[in-house]
Amino acid sequence: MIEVRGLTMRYGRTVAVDDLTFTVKPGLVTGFLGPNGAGKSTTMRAVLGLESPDAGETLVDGRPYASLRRPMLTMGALLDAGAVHGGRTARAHLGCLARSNGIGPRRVAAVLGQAGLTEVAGRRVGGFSLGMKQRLGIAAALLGDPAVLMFDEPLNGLDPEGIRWIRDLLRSLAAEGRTVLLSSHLMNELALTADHVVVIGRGRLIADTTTDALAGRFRRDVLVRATDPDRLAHLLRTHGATVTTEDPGPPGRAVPGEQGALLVRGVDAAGIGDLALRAGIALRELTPRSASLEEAFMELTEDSVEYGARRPVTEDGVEDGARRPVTEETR
Ligand SMILES: Nc1ncnc2c1ncn2[C@@H]1O[C@H](COP(=O)(O)OP(=O)(O)OP(=O)(O)O)[C@@H](O)[C@H]1O
Repeated sequence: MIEVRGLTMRYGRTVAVDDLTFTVKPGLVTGFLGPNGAGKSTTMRAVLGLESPDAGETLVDGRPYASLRRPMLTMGALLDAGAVHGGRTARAHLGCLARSNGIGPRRVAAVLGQAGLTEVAGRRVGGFSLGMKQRLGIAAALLGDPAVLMFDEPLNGLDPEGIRWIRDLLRSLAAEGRTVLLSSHLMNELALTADHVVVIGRGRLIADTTTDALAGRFRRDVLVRATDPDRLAHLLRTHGATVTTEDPGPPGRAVPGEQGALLVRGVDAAGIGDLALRAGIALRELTPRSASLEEAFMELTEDSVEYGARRPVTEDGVEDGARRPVTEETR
């Protein structure tokens, strides 16, 4: 488990992390999301004890990381895959890390295999591609067989095969009951991997909820095809719905006999079905439509993009129109 409690981190006048609280639970892959400059890396560095908080604390399995005697056995982390000694071979790099934490050479061979690096283990790291360096960084994180894993942007710059490999690995690590946190600034990258998401913007918590709930919260409308769309539209409007008609597309492409679909807001799919049944109107399609996760993320963070349009910050430091974070309780 990783706990971040009331964490505040400042660099001069910049508040990089602002009273941030969340818990990363075991058995799940948790995505840590936010636009560029949101404070993700700063939070992760604080968890690793690389920076001291101005306020609050971070705990790994109930203890500050810096107080762990053999930290790699409790938590493995990858912050910057490029930060390795290019002159060393992959095996020597991992061997060095292992010795410093009292881990034997057999484990080095095991993680090289797990990361698909056995064949290149004797090559110098300086000649590795970004994907190979990411694999090496992940192998290093796995060395101590830790129950907690944390990766900063592990999918960055990887090809589709590399992304699939990391996804499968993270999911299997979570399925073994480990705590897995990975950051990204791209929602779509996480949509297929993360069970849970913690979203931050300008150092503040915006959402802490399941990936499915986040998408559900941004459900847009219900698409309805019916035998008598005009009558159904009228009926729905009298029950408070907003109904528009889907653009049927260019005339030549229209399906013969097919009527334009209705896009309904304000009455859910079950309500539409009940109303249609009572009116004797047959439904051909009834599809609740969500925003894509990327759209949901953009909408959530639109006020907090560091280099985008900013809302004014009031004297007491509270953003005008600040939103309440989305949590499982506030859904
Ligand atoms: N060492 C530093 N000195 C000064 N400011 C910093 C430092 N590190 C981070 N910041 C600032 O703190 C804020 C948060 O940065 P951070 O790197 O944690 O964001 P991030 O969410 O990881 O962004 P990205 O997705 O771009 O990596 C930014 O405004 C950044 O400019």
